[in-house]
Amino acid sequence: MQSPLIIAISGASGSGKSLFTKNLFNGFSAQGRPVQVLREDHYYRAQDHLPMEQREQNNYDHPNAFEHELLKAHLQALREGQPIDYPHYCYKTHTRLPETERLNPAPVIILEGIMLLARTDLLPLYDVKIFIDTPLDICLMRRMMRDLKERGRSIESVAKQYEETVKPMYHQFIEPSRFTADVVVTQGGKNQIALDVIKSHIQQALL
Ligand SMILES: Nc1ncnc2c1ncn2[C@@H]1O[C@H](COP(=O)(O)OP(=O)(O)O)[C@@H](O)[C@H]1O
Ligand SMILES: Nc1ccn([C@@H]2O[C@H](COP(=O)(O)O)[C@@H](O)[C@H]2O)c(=O)n1
Repeated sequence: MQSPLIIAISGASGSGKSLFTKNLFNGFSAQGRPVQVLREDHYYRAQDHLPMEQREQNNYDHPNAFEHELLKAHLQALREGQPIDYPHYCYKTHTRLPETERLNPAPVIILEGIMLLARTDLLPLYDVKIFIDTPLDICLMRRMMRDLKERGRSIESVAKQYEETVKPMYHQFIEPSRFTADVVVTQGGKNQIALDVIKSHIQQALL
């Protein structure tokens, strides 16, 4: 099997990475092309050994919060045509779920996550690097709505976490990583022209 094309999509929390990934994925699935999506969030470290109060205080916006060694090993395995046991993560309990999911290699792998372009040792593994560049006030508004609805948070906890870690870590790690991107996408997950350009690049690369 030919080595898969690996596309990394990064940007701030709430910038539209997941929606952009979903729209890119749907475009390929509609054509019957097998695409595998991996989310960096699934590689947050397991914290079963810590009490809940401690988990709630942790900094989830620092690169060390992720088990990037495992992500790297998984990317290498997929490149070599081997399946992986993909971890699953729960934002409500701040730890991994007990079960993993067997994922098979595919010709296109889309990776999405906040620190993907900030870890310089991962950069050589990507064929295409994309940064979703959305103003931080819009990211915060979207994150607030999503975290209240889907991640079991309160307005106070989202605001506190944003001020203490999300925003400062964005400026320290994520914002500078924008300059490693091949493509910078404005207007979030619904930028149809950016989606079309990237899709056509991938189609060319797969010929
Ligand atoms: N261009 C856009 N216009 C309107 N809503 C958007 C746009 N991009 C993303 N969203 C919405 O904003 C929220 C956060 O987007 P998401 O893709 O989950 O962000 P991320 O994965 O970067 O944290 C989601 O509810 C998503 O549907
Ligand atoms: N237990 C956790 C783990 C992560 N987070 C936050 O998730 C954000 C990254 O995910 P996105 O889908 O928003 O890109 C990150 O900013 C962490 O703060 C969390 O709150 N709790």
